[in-house]
Amino acid sequence: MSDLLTTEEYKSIAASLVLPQNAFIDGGFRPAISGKTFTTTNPATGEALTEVAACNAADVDLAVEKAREAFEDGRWSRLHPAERKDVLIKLAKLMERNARELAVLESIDAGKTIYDCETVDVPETIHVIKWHAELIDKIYDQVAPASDNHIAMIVREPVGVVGLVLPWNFPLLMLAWKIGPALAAGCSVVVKPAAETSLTALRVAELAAEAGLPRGVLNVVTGSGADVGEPLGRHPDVDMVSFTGSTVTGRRFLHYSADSNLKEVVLELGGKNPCIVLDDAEDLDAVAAHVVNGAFWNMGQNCSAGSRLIVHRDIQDRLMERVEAHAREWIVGDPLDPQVRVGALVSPAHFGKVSGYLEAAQSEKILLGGNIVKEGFIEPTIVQTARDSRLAVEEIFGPILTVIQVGSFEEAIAVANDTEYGLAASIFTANGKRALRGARMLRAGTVTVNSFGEGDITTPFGGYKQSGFGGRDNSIHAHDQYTQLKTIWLDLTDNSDAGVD
Ligand SMILES: NC(=O)C1=CN([C@@H]2O[C@H](COP(=O)(O)OP(=O)(O)OC[C@H]3O[C@@H](n4cnc5c(N)ncnc54)[C@H](O)[C@@H]3O)[C@@H](O)[C@H]2O)C=CC1
Ligand code: BAL
Repeated sequence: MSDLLTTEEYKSIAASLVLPQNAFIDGGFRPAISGKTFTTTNPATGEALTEVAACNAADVDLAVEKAREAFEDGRWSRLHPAERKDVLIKLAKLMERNARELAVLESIDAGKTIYDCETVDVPETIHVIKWHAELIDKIYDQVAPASDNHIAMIVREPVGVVGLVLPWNFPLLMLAWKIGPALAAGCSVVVKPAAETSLTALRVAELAAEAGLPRGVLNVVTGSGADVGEPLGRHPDVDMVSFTGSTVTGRRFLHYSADSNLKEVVLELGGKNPCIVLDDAEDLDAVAAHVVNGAFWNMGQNCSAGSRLIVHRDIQDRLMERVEAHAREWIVGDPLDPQVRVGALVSPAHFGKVSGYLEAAQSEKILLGGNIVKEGFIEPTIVQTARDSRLAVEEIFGPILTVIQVGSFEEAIAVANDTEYGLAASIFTANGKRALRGARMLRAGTVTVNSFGEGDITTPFGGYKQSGFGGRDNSIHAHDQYTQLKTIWLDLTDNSDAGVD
């Protein structure tokens, strides 16, 4: 990605974009069968961006039918993996060529800062597609131990037609986390973007067709959760659903599966992730930078946000001084201003939800912020609370960090694990044994030591407890979601009456 532009230059790109409107089914754009549309708006300005196809079960049926045709005739599923790789690499290159356009589209559709879109979301999305493409012709099947008279092969096959239901907080990146391994494995997919943020998925589908992805393999059906997500979850001809979003909606997909065809379900859900700072933590300035990034990156709209700071009382004052100083540097404002680190919350509804928590914070000890900047924008806020306050227990998904004071390592771990979630956790300490012991004791899918992060494409991402179910995104393990194991036994004996082992 080249250097960042000025706000005016980004605005001029935004004004020149041709915005996608229709669903993408069987290799081309088409309106919803009902002809209905919904308005998608720029969360930063409240202005309408465009009308988008308001699809329903009829469109889902069509997309699934076309995905099934593509899967069964093998136009993608039975290609040599190296051929699938070539197409996906071409898609990544087309995305690189259109990276700036994608970054601006993502920013105006989601309220995300252009700084993040240019430096993280778009480059990381491209990297993820490339990584899975490069991987797919390097995965070997297995041969099991067997007698000389037998060969027992364990082969991976694509799972079939897959529904991918996406959230609005990282529209491009979550698309890549799911289509990267699914398409590489040979599946056909029906993507359901969040209604708030449909535009970049549609643009990527168009680029995929340009890259040579056969028609029917990647379909994008736009619309609401009730009209599109539920029919997809209940569809009898969908083999598997991979979902990222709230725990409440994730739970519904298990019901949909149980009520329909027992499709496999993989869920990446919410988090209330602890960030523990022990009394021996070193370089408090660096710790503070991690804490602030963990809490306020993407306006806190991140399932792995470090939203609960659990700090030892002996270090709290020294740490908080630095945390507050770093947080003050996070400028709130126009997402298309490259200096801005805190953009708009994704929608008026979500702004309303987070504002409710801000109101609740007024009766707690506010250490920083606590104010609405203007409709859609909330300043980074830090609140000291009891461990069982609503602010410390519920997933806020906004720029509000709760601070809980503890007096020992053991108490810190107990508070950290005292949640229904288990997605991510961080621990800061100079004591290597305590770091490792803590990492093992924390019930979370990802633990970072002396840093905040969620790993990268090489490591699995997913949750313990009510943060996840059924599999992991990222890394080679993501392919487990989109493939199934088949056992093939070959009997090599001359006399055909010999049985298998
Ligand atoms: N884990 C994560 O990454 C995310 C967590 N959230 C959490 O969820 C809260 C609510 O946000 P929402 O946008 O309502 O999340 P959500 O979980 O309802 O939405 C995620 C996806 O599910 C779809 N969906 C919604 N209702 C559905 C239904 N009944 N059946 C099938 N699909 C359905 C949505 O259209 C969207 O594509 C947020 O405040 C946040 O706490 C939201 C987005 C991402
Ligand atoms: N942090 C990436 C996954 C998510 O927030 O949905």
